[in-house]
Amino acid sequence: MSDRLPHEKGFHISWDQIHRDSRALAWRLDKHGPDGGDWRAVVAITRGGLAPAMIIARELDIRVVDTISVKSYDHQTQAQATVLKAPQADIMGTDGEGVLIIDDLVDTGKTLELVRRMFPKAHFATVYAKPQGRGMVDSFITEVSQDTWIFFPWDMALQYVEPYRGT
Ligand SMILES: O=P(O)(O)OC[C@H]1O[C@H](OP(=O)(O)OP(=O)(O)O)[C@H](O)[C@@H]1O
Ligand code: HPA
Ligand SMILES: [Mg+2]
Repeated sequence: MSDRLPHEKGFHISWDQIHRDSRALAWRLDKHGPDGGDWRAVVAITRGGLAPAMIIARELDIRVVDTISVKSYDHQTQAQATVLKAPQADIMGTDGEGVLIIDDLVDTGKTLELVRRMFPKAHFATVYAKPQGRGMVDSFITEVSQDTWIFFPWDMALQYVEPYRGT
């Protein structure tokens, strides 16, 4: 039990770091499609999955890229996960087999649970994972503790900080 606010245990990720971690995820997924072959398509779970999905599609030379829009948080408050936009049916096939579905992170696993129900044979990959949602993801790069809030570079800006020995 902690009286810390979520942002007080923060894992701050730079553009460089997410680029490296997304590349590492791509290399791990290479030639792991059906029968050890290539993936047919990349689907990003927007909005957070867009940047990692772009990097992965580039690394693996996948040109078929689509999105699924799932909204589950208002800032740091979790709400019911809902699908606002589905990917193209001809890309997904009946069950998503051969498709890589990418998100920036899995936290409680609610978002992936919803998308998995729609496409049970797709491969689900995130760059970061928290323990509660780890069972929902097939591949990930870095695990952080459940009480850590991950701050992504698209939500941050460079700013002045007071020196350690303040005035
Ligand atoms: O495992 P869960 O507990 O479901 O949480 C993970 C999801 O929450 C965040 O998305 P969010 O719904 O905040 O939307 P965004 O990607 O547009 O920021 C994050 O990008 C994941 O998609
Ligand atoms: O730790 C997090 N960081 C950013 N967005 C999130 N959405 C769920 N958990 C997180
Ligand atoms: Mg998201």
